Amino acid sequence: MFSCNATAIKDWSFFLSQILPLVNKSTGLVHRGMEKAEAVTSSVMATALEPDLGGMGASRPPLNSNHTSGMEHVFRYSYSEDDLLYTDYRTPPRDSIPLPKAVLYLLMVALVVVVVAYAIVGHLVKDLVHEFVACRRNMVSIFNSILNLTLRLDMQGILIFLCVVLLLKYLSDVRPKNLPPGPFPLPLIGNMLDISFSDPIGSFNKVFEKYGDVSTLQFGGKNCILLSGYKTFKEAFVEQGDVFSDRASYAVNEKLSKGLGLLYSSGHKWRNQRRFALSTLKNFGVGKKTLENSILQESQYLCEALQTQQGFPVDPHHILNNAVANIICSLVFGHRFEYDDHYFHQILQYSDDAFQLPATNSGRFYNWFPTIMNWLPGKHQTAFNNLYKVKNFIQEEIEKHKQERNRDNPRDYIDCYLEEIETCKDSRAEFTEENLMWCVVDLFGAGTETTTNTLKWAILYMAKYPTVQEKVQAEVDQVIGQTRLPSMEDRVLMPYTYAVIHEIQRFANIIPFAPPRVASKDTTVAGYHIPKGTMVLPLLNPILHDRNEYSTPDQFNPGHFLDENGKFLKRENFIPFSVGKRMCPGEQLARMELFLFFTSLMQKFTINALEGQTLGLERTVGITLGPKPFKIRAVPR
Ligand code: HEM
Repeated sequence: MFSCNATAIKDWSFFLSQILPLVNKSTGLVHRGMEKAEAVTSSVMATALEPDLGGMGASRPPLNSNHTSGMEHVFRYSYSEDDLLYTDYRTPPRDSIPLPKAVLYLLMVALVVVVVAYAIVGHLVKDLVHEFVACRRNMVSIFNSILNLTLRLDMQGILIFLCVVLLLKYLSDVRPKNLPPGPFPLPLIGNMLDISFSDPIGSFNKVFEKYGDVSTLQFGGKNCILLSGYKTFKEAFVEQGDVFSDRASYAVNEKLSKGLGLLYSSGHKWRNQRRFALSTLKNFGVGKKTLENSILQESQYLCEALQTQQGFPVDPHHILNNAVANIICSLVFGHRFEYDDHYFHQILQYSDDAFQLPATNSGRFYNWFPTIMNWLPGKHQTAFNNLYKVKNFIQEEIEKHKQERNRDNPRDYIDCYLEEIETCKDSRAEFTEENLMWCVVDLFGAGTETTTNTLKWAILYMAKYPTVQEKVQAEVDQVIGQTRLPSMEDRVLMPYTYAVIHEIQRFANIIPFAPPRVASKDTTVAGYHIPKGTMVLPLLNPILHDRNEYSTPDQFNPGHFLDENGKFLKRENFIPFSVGKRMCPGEQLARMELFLFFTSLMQKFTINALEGQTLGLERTVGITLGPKPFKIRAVPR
């Protein structure tokens, strides 16, 4: 009566779209004057098929909700004579019938086991046949043996055929058409084995080198697109800024921030919080002379603290961390902390533990098996506890602000935020005390570790590459001298120092990949299809080590940022702060801190390695990559 090939039947909706109009026609259901019995048939059929008729709802007349009495309900699906029942129905994309992956894998494994077992049994059967022949048993038993053998061989063939079909199905499912290339994912574990536990960044680099700017890895049954290359970054994060502005949600960041704050929030809430943070930081002097003065004051405290070491071996971590943290503290809390405040040092350490967790092995395991990991001890538990202490510390500051604030004269970010909680009418923007706490956690974490680690690398490189240090000092002496403080205006007169700061950031590459984003709709990047909901990992490392851009990408070479006349060379693809809507909101602040702290240190000290020691370039593992603990001598000049 109608033609219906195997492919069409496989596509259930397509099959229905073919068959239903014919069934309706043949039963006369398209006419108003239908018999009640036919209408009942129609109603029952339509109800039974409803789950598969999602696309048809739109073309269906609205249901009569008052259909509880008599036989009225049989007219639920009636329509005018001219209405063709399924005119608006469009065949959905022809995905094959989805089978739960776990079931599929289990079936595959079970079948492989059966086939292997069967091969062994097959040998036994063969031996049996030989035995039968050898023993010249009667014809009946020989006939039975042959029959058995044939049956079993048939079964074996069927099983092998099924295995091949399932394997082909797995292979076609595993990498949907036009998704970027990548290493082949194994059933259940995906590409877990492709990412080294000790050196995840090295592993991402290898994937990048093999597959290029856009590649796919699979974790936990989900595809994750690795994006790199300056052009690709711009295409995705700038030109399609709105599509890629949400953060991917995974177990660790859910636990760390519950989707609040600045770093891991998304959508309307994130947009409003970020806008507010940027404008408030600007009001309190970011990018202006007022903030420059407070950084210069802090750099004097920093130099005094180093001076007290009198050139003895010192690990610069605490001093630098305290100095940098004080800048963000004065913007957010309205005050700074002394360098010998051990409680504050502890809080900084706790904040760092929590901030780095997503990139550690404990964080990775937590993402894969959150329920189990919640019960197991480990670094993740320490980080969660430590975050709790940081939250308490911040909560105390918020309480103090609530008591002491003067509404007419907000002193800092917290005062302004408390004001916003009272005045903001947009409840979806979530200006709440809880969100305030998470925003401060993020400003504190993101604003401290990043700049501290960059300055630690700066100190280490100066000790390791003394000729570079000498040139910087010569320029500092020439432009600033020893009697006045540095200023941001000196930057244009100090191309070498400015180039060195850029090279420190490029070579140290403290954030090799930005926190993952998620595609908010189906899109295309570099010609590849990126389906809605896919996680995207922005790799900054290959961009800062691009061989086509930097002559010696794997060496510390300030020449990368100098032209042939020794003038500063601005490079468009130098993007340690990332690009697009989610790029670092602290870039201006960080650049100011780096220039003023670094030049102040170079003005007052010569940084030396300890005698007989070669400083290494090993890194810690985390969201930001700092140098492993090291000691230097800061000799006053
Ligand atoms: C050398 C110093 C710094 C570097 C290299 C750096 C780099 C970055 C990078 C690469 C991102 C991720 C961007 C993305 O997802 O595409 C980021 C985000 C962020 N940074 Fe920085 N950053 C630095 C300093 C700071 C400072 C001083 C602050 C303090 C205001 C800060 C606050 C933030 C925040 C709040 C985010 C999250 C933004 C969002 O998700 O919307 N950063 N930073």
